Amino acid sequence: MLKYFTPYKLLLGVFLGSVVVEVAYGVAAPISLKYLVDEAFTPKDFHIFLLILAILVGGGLLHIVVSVCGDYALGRLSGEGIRQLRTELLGSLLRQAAPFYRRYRVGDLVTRFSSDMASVERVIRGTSPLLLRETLGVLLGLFLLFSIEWKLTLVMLAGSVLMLAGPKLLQRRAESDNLKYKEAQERFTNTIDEMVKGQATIKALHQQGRFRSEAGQRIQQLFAAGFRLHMTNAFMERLPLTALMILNGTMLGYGGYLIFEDEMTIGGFMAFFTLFMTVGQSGSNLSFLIPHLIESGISFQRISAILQHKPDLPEPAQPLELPSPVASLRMENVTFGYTEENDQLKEVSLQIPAGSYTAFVGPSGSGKSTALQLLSRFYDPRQGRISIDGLDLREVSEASLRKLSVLVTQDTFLFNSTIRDNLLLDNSAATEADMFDAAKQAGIHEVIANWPAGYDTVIQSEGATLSGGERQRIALARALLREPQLLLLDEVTSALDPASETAVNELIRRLRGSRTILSVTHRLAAAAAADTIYVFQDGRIAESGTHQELLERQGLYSALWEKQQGFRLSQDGLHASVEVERLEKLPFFQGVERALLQELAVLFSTETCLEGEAIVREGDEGNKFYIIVRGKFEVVKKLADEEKRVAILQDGDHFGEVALLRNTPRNATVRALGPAVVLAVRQEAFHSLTDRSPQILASLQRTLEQRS
Ligand SMILES: Nc1ncnc2c1ncn2[C@@H]1O[C@H](COP(=O)(O)OP(=O)(O)OP(=O)(O)O)[C@@H](O)[C@H]1O
Repeated sequence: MLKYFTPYKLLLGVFLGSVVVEVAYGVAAPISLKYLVDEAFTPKDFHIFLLILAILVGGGLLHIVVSVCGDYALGRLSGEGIRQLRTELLGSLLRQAAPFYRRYRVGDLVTRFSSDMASVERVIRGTSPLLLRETLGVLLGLFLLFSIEWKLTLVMLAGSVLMLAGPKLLQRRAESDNLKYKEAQERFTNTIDEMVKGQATIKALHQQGRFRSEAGQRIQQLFAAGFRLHMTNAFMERLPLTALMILNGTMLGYGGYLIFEDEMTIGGFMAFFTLFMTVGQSGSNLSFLIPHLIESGISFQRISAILQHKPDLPEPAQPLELPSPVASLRMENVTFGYTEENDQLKEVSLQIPAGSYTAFVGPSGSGKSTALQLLSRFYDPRQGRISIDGLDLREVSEASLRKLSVLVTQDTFLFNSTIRDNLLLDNSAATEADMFDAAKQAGIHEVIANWPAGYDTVIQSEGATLSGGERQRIALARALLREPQLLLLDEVTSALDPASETAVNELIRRLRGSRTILSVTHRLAAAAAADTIYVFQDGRIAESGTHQELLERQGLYSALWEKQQGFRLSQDGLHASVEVERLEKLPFFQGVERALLQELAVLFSTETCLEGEAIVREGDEGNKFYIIVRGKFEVVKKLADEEKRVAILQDGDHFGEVALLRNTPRNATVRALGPAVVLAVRQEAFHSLTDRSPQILASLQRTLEQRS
């Protein structure tokens, strides 16, 4: 911390000066006794008495004035030091990038600002100045004690060491006795527990005698352990007091002897006695300060770890500015992993021309969002390079990159401020009309305008009171207001109802050409209109091309597309239905007559889920089969009391078909990761159909057997 104080040399000088004066007065005051007794009281010299009194009062007044100045200097010094430390910590946090925030949890970082900083503050404001004062007091006091009578000082010091060492030596024994007493208590409690629980058997088998003797033994053990503990504790308390008594006795005896031998005056003895007490008090204060210092040392280390953490994505020494407008964005052989062990992107190469609309699609976990994060330089590639117009993102200034592109993700964060502040942020160039326009384009203007405070509505709890769709559209409006050349969208429609999704897709259509749009989506209908679609699988690009080209390839894209077809959903997202052709594609309904499937299709009912809702719980008896119309679900299983995610299901996936055959407990929990719509059919409804056409049941049975 010293480096924070050195610029304030005057304040530091005043503070240190005040400490010296305070300590000197505190230690020197007892010495006045020697002169009062020897020079004033014994010879009854009133003038000397007045002189000493005047010196004492003058010194006292000086002490008061100097201490007030010292308090002021310390207040300013510590305040400045803490202010700088807080500012540096804040600056260090703002410089850090995504890998850093992945490493530390929110609580870890917040406690550095709260309890760690408070602990450091306590030490700077209180403990350290006290430490300085008391250490100086002990040193100066010892010096004076030696100068009054060195032999007596040596004797007293040796006694003090014994006084402090005694309890330390006994501490281990006290801990062991304590443990033994607790064990004896446990044994006694266990016996009583067994006796109470087994009272009927004890009576029936007439075992009272056995228990009486066993419990008697336990009580005896308790008595012995308790007595030993009591004696050790008493000894520990008694030892310092006894040592103190011996010390006082020694001081009195040896001091008296020195007085009789004329080696010490009465005043000198009184001064020695008082000073020794003062030094003792300072020494004891010091021992209380040590734990505080250790605690704050740890806090300071935790703060230093953040201060010294080099940013994972450092700003280049000579950052380059991006040209405007840019022509293209490239990923060349990019390999990247969040950890050293795994690669989430493997040798990905792609080019995105300015003004184009590109979509990243693919199964969940295939690396689409990761690619987007790298294109926004939230992470740097492990191998390969990402460039805009040939300029490597690692060499480009952050400000120029953020001006060029904006990333809108599913996890929209809104600040606890007004909607207006959230939309405009630091964009002072944007007018009220621009703000309304952006909100209209994002389809949120009407909603905001209908709130009583309109754009001045204050957002609470980071937007938790708003729906996911509202938050998402505010984030879109905020991005549009920044007029980025490159708009990166990560699953922005997944929290929206069908009507809002159509509006956002319409917005993308309108922005097309004027901006470069890159959208990650698992809903292929939204990607179909893109100029180029990149299909990710296992961190690689499996296919790319237009919607039509990809369908013709009959590869992964076409399979995903097929899976998502055949559903109808009302604009409010509350009513869904499935087409017979879609049911025919389910492996267990293949070959089943169309007429029967027609009847089955109407048996499905629509169910909606909120984020975090478990539609199926592990262990519960299942009697429904589900098909996901929209939304994402995680499948989790309990393994050794911990939930482990085993799969992600999304649009077009189905689950729970075993329930159509028989009532068996569900073998996993299926939980919505966002708002979702599913179609469900109950076992009873299904059976009304299979009673008439047992071949459906047989087909289902066969498929499930094959799968297992
Ligand atoms: N911050 C992270 N730390 C560690 N692993 C991560 C992180 N983010 C994603 N992953 C892992 O990286 C892999 C790719 O994830 P990514 O989110 O890029 O996939 P995705 O194709 O966008 O899938 P989804 O559609 O489910 O979001 C997944 O296995 C995921 O668990």
